[in-house]
Amino acid sequence: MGMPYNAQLQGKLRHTRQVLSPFGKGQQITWLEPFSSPQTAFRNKAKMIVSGSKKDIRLGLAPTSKHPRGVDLEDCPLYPESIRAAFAPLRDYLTRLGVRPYQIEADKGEVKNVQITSNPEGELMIRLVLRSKAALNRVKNTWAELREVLPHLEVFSVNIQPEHAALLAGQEEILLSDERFLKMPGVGAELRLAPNAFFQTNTAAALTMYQQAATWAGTIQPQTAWDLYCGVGGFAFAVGSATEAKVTGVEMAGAAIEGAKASASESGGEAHSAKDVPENGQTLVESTPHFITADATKWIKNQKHLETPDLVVVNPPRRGLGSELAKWMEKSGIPHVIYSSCYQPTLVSDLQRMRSYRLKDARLIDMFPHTRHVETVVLMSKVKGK
Ligand SMILES: C[S@@+](CC[C@H](N)C(=O)[O-])C[C@H]1O[C@@H](n2cnc3c(N)ncnc32)[C@H](O)[C@@H]1O
Repeated sequence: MGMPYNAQLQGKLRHTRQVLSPFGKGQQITWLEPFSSPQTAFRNKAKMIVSGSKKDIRLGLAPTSKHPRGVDLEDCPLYPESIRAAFAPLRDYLTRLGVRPYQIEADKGEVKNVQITSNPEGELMIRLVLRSKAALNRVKNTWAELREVLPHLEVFSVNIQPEHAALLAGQEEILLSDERFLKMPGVGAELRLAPNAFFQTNTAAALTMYQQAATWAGTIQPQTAWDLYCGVGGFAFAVGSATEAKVTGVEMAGAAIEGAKASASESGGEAHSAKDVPENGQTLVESTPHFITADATKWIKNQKHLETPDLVVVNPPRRGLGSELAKWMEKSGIPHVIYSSCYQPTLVSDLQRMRSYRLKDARLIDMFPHTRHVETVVLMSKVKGK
């Protein structure tokens, strides 16, 4: 945390303005006030390697030659108190469980890592990543002990990650709690997060970018909008809250879409996907998004028969949209695009492929203080005649 926060932010802003200025196409880009993050306690998720020994568990950084037993992150100031307070009970629980921490070099041991997510109310979701199912029954029979010491523990799951690789989680997720989702705040709807779905790591930053998208959508007033790479639906609900648009969210991870659909039915029904009228007499809200599990690029290529949307929001992972999707967007005739990016090099290469768009408004969202990373949200419009 060496550099003063304001200097970090100004440095990120300078760099962002420099790399994005060519995309104003000779016109002024409106730079909105950057979102400056709280400097501590802003991370809603802790992903900790389990190391040490059966009787002396460490939760944090992987062992190194300097710290052969690993480094415990209980005191890390980036986590809120709700997460830090879960470390000691988790260590005690794992010690009672008597299961050996996984050792990468030897490929031995069972407990690989623990992930704790907290919402602003301090409710928790805990995911225990095990190498195999050898200790699963023991965990099934005992995990409720954790709830006695962590009464705000809402969601608990075990993930099986058998591979000898630096992967944080495997394909098999075994939910042990009755509650499937941790509630997270959103704009226009409360969001629902499953253990194996993505959520932005800084909740205040996420809310700001969803609100920004809602504000832009409110000025555009689209009839139809798509949210590609929608995760649990943060942008889709935000756009829905500010417009009468028919909104479609597309996301590859089924667990995220289940959460998005659960939020949609809570907030008024899956209006557009529900071919059958709800029997409960619920009013169909026109702008309630509907959600589809699909690869964004494949889905879009199958949309030839559908009308072109007035607005598309994209929020891809670090690798960006890639050539195929960016080129499709360039040819599509979509009048407005909101692009939220966590990695500027791929944002720039995607924008270079979308030459008929002019970047009008931009905002830096400091999602990752004390690192070089930043989230950038931009509003682009198709230049007439191109
Ligand atoms: C940066 S996250 C954004 C999620 C969401 N917009 C939010 O604000 O939480 C990127 C999302 O894209 C999803 N994803 C990755 N590759 C995809 C693809 N080819 N098609 C659709 N979704 C994809 C990931 O599962 C992840 O949920």
